[in-house]
Amino acid sequence: MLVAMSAWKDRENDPRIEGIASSMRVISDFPKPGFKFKDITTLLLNPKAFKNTVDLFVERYTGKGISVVAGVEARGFIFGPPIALAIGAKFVPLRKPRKLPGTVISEKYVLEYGTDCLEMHIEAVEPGERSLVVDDVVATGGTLCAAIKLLERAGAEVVECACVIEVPHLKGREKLNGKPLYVLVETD
Ligand SMILES: O=P(O)(O)OC[C@H]1O[C@H](OP(=O)(O)OP(=O)(O)O)[C@H](O)[C@@H]1O
Ligand SMILES: Nc1ncnc2[nH]cnc12
Repeated sequence: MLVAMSAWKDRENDPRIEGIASSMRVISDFPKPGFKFKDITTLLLNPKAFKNTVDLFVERYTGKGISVVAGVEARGFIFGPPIALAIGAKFVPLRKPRKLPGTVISEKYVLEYGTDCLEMHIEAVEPGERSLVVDDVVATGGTLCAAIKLLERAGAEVVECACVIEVPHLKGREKLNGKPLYVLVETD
């Protein structure tokens, strides 16, 4: 069954948020029974809503001295690169294991439906660079926590994490050790 998603809060009181929220959907019992999967692919079918999503992040991060946008595989690869290009930052892919050919550092993590691991090319960032982590959804926060650890191990400063959707009842925000998290839409 498909259920329309709605924005619970409109932090910025921006009319674009409602269009973004209503262009996404929730799919019950995917990928396993009992889960409510937040599907951003329908947002990508709506060029206006997709552009508004990228624009909201670009407006927030332009002029903040951010030189690294790190995107989490796979869906952080959709939102991260257009944000990086627009703010004049490099894009660093944080990939699942054994996908990157160079020297990597790795972080294992636990998520809603299992365990996984993220890897980053160690030479992709310079110590002291200001970075932003981008993904589509924050659920338990395990993925973002691993991403932050990778960047900090490489000496970068993580300024903020940015996601399109937060699932507040899973309390992912609490896993980030106080690191700021900016989201456009909250939904259970
Ligand atoms: O906050 P968490 O509980 O860590 O969950 C959030 C992560 O889960 C999803 O990715 P997934 O691991 O399903 O990988 P995929 O994008 O490759 O399908 C989502 O895109 C986030 O990266
Ligand atoms: N409920 C959910 N929907 C989409 N992506 C997710 N990643 C972790 N939990 C998720």
